[in-house]
Amino acid sequence: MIQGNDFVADGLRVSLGRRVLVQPISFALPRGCLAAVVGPSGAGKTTLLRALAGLVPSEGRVLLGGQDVARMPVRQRARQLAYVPQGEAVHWPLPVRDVIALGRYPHGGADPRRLQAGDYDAVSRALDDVDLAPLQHRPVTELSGGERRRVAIARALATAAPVLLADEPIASLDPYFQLSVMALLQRQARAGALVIVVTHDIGLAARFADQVLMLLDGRLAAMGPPNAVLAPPKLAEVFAIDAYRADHEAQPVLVPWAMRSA
Ligand SMILES: Nc1ncnc2c1ncn2[C@@H]1O[C@H](COP(=O)(O)OP(=O)(O)OP(=O)(O)O)[C@@H](O)[C@H]1O
Repeated sequence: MIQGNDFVADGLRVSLGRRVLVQPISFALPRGCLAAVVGPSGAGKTTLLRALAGLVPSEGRVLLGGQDVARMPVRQRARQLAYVPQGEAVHWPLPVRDVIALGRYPHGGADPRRLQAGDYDAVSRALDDVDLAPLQHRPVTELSGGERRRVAIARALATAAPVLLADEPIASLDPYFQLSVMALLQRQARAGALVIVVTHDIGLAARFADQVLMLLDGRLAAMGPPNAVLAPPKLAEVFAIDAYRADHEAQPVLVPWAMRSA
């Protein structure tokens, strides 16, 4: 049943010329949920996430709390939907803290050096959340790829939006920070946000996600709890792999194990 605070994709479709990148997709996700979008390369995950964020022209509707996101004023939309792009590069040597402060822009905090107390606190919290406080005055161009990834995540967190859309947020992170960021995103969800994460890591998706959306060739091949979606027949059909499945500390363990021959 669709609730008033749900995030709803209603017949969302993306095409470029005559090429359909995302077939009409419909789903509803509640706030308080961590959802993982998985699927092979080219399945349409980034395109779907960008369409949900209103960053690519699409047909159909995206509703948040019953409101059509496309009809929201831009600032309101930016306060409601925070977005972490894939492989984002910042080319200017801005201090880490100033880049994260850009997340407050939709709230009116235009100048990172003259933030209101609430904006300043949100930036400090986001810095702590991703363990970057010690690097806050370093130019972002002098950080490693994984550190920059955490800056991008912190910038989105600083917005404190009810919906957080993150495209491969853990892709360039070491194992410690992969776990740390997934746990952080799970905490954001438990605190009432809806978090939608695109990831190639089906193991961490199985462990942390409440819902999994599995894409194949631009369509929603499956959606549901990880145990149901990341099951052997679906993994074989969609990823052409066999996986090792077990439990550890009452949590699922899922490891891609062998390619299946065609
Ligand atoms: N600007 C574009 N012009 C033409 N085709 C595009 C464009 N952007 C994406 N595509 C195509 O759309 C399809 C979906 O791309 P998308 O980036 O959404 O896939 P993905 O599932 O996120 O892949 P990956 O896991 O490799 O990041 C791919 O076949 C891609 O080649």
